[in-house]
Amino acid sequence: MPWPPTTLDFQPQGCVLPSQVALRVRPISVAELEEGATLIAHKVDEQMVVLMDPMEDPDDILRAHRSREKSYLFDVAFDFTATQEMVYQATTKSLIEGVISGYNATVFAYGPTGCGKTYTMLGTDHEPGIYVRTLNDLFHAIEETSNDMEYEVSMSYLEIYNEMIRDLLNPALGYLELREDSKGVIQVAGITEVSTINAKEIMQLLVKGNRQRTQEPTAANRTSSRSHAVLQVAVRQRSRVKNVLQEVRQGRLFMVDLAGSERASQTQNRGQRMKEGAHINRSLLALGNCINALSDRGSSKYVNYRDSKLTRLLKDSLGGNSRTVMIAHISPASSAFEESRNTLTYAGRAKNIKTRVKQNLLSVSYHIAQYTSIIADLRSEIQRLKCKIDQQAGRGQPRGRLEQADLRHVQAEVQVHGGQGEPAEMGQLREQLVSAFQEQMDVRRHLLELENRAMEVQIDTSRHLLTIAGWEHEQSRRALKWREEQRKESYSKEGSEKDSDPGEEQPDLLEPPEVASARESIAALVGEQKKLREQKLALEQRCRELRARGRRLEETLPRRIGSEEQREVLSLLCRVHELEVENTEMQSRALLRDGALRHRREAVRRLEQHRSLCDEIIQGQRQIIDGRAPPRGRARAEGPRHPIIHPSPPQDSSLPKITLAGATLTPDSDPESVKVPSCEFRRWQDSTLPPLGTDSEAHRVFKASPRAWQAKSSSVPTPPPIQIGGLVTQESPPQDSRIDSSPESSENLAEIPLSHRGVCVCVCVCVHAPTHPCPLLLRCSHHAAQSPLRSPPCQTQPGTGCYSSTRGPGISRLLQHRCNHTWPSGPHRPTSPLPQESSEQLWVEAVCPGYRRLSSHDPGPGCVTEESPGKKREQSLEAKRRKRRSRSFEVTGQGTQLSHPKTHPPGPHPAESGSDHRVPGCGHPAPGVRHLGKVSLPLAKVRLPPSQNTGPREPSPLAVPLHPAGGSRRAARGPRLPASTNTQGKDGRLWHN
Ligand SMILES: Nc1ncnc2c1ncn2[C@@H]1O[C@H](COP(=O)(O)OP(=O)(O)OP(=O)(O)O)[C@@H](O)[C@H]1O
Repeated sequence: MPWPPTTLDFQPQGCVLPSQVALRVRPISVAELEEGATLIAHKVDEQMVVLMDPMEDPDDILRAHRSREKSYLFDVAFDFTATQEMVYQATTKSLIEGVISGYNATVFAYGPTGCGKTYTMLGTDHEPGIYVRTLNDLFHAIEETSNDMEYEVSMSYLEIYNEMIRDLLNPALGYLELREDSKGVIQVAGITEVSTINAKEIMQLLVKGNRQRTQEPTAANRTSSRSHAVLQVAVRQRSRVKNVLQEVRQGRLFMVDLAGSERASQTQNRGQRMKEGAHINRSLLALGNCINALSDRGSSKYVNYRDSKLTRLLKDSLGGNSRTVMIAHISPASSAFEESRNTLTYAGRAKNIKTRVKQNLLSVSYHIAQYTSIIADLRSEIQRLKCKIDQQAGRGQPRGRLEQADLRHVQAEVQVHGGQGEPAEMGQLREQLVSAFQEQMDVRRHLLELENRAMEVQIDTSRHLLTIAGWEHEQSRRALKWREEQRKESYSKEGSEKDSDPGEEQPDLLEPPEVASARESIAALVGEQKKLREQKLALEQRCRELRARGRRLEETLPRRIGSEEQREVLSLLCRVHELEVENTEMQSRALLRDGALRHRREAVRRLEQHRSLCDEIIQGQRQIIDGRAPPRGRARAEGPRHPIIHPSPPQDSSLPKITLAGATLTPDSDPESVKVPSCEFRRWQDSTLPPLGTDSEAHRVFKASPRAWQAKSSSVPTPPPIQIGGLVTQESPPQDSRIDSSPESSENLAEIPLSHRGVCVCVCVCVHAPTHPCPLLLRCSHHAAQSPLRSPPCQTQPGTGCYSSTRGPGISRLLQHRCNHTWPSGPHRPTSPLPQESSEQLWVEAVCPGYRRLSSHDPGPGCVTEESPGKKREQSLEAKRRKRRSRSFEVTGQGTQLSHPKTHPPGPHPAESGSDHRVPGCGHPAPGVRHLGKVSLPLAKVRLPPSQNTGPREPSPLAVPLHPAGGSRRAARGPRLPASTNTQGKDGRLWHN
């Protein structure tokens, strides 16, 4: 390894360097020449010196081949021609950079008395020595880098005289002691340390201190130094850019002017001088021993530094953490041959000394609470730089150069900032964290867009469904109108045609282009929704993976980052990103809520449309009632035991309220059965629109129309699933229909297409004529095969009203009481509660209490198998008409044929003959079934056509659907209901109310 190394790479373990040993041979003095001394020391080249033995006798033949001339090799050798500058440049100058960077260094002058040690180290005013030159260059170097770094320089100057330490800058302090701190560094306790960076001041201090140094003239040197002088310069360096972690580099430079070894015989010292010489020689002997021990390669000799204060003070310089330069001095005179030889021998050994040099780094970490002070320091630094720039600008420097310099400075600051604040591990971890979070944010943003798009798709789908529903509504309305016209026509021709002609078929209506377009759009939207759903699933999975990755990275923080502050910074970074993610999620939820609200507003708008339609229907039905039904006073006069349809709707609703006329029940009422329906009625009364039910309720009875489905779906916060194609059905409000109590009416009601989904709430009011048979036979299309329903016999009093809804058995029982039904005794009497009953049965029971599931083996006691003979002909004609009409109507329900409730002609009721008051024949039609979602519409009382009236009695108020369902789109195109499907019409059964 070349010496001196110009640069020292940072190595935590330090690097092993050999000591540098230089030899300076001073000029021969006048005194030596006067003594007749000859030159025996010669510099051969830059490194080699030859020392000749002045005692060699050329006439001694025996010793002719034993020359005492000896050559010595050093790192660098100087002779009398060498200047102070040359010595300094070759030995000490290279140490300055290391000291500033935090390395220790020692330069000491060694040699016999009067050989020029003090001259080399201190020099003269005209030829300053190493002290001044080193300090000059040191301060110059500090100034050069002061823009980036800030320094603290302190200096102390002491002497070891007679094994005592004395402060040369403040001799009044007396003798000082050596101390070793906790890090093993030798310190002089209480020594004066002067902080200055002014070289001139330093020089003055040194001169002043040197005057305090013990110097006495001896025979060998008129200005002999009787002590070892030690100049210590400490340099602390730190970056001007403050950071959480601040590194401080501290280097120490020892410059030692040793006292010269001397021989008492030569110096002729006596007394104090001899005593001084003894101390000097003892300390130098200790130094020599240390050098011997340190230079003995491969041995593990104990190095005794404690023999003298000099070796203790130079402990690090000799064998520790210091770059060491020894400048050996000799006299060229033959008179000093022995001293020169010994010096060269020791100096040669010193070359073998190796020291392990390492940088002195002090890490100063700042707590986050100190950030404000750091920021203040940075601001002051910025201010300082600005002032400097202004000063330079004032000197007339070109602006471009200033900007370039400033830019470089800023870049340097950034590099320093980045290098000090973020070690490689932290930077890598931070990049990984930021990358994971960034990707997570991107995925979440994409998810948000997907959800928004899905919402738009659902809203568009609902809009198209509304278009289709509107068309089907119109279609149904026209179908009803057409049927009404057909019926009127058939009445007018009834007498003449008798056996009738085949029924005409309703002409098909052409679907408008906007409806076809809506269907196509819905199909496309369904496809898009499916695609969006798949993309969303993939993104959610990716998001989960990224979140797990972020968590794993966060968990590795304690292992990978040692500094608590850095961990804290990274944790804060994680927290910031988590908050960003939460913010994104909140935005996503807000958008979804907005979408749901928009969708709900759309549903409300549909409901409003629906309600206005209901109002129209109600008005139409009222017109019918006013024209055909018995006077309202009659119904009211029936007493408090029947539900009453208010003739005029309440102010807050266009729907007429149905109330229970009186709270008292008949003595045979089942209180338990009354309990629930009372609540139901109350709830119904309290709301402008009946409350929406659940899906289970919806499927309990019938599957509803699309409007009912829409009404229901609007009650849930999330948009409804897309329903397409034939799934959308539409009821038709019979605005202009005239449904009466004739069997045709009942057929019309039965022919109301029932969609397969949704909620069906039915309200029917059956106002029976006294002792008028009221067979209410209804079959649900969806359950026709397994649940034909019939009404068990019950006794109906005049004016009895039947009110039905989908509210379960309780309400049916209430209605049972309202109808004042008398249950037959025996096995057919229903038990309460009825947990095993199906929803259909419950519904029918609600429609007409006493209904129960029809069994072929159990026709029920109320079943009338024989019709009144007097009405047979009329019944036959009516059956034909029904058959004809049934072919013209269509059913809904995805191809499922609807079993129509069959009504029977009002023949002579057994009750009329008084044989069985519990078997009242009922000629009025079955209750209408309306699919209005949760909107329950009352059925108006309508007047029976004359042909259906039973004699002179009052026309029976019938249960008439105010909102008969129209055919669905599929129903409009679907199979027609054959007349043979009216199986119940063929069996001729009559169920007694
Ligand atoms: N290289 C040199 N060139 C010119 N003069 C020199 C040189 N070296 C020494 N001298 C002169 O030699 C004399 C003795 O030198 P100096 O005092 O430095 O010796 P020293 O080794 O310090 O002695 P001591 O050990 O007794 O203090 C001084 O007068 C000094 O000026």
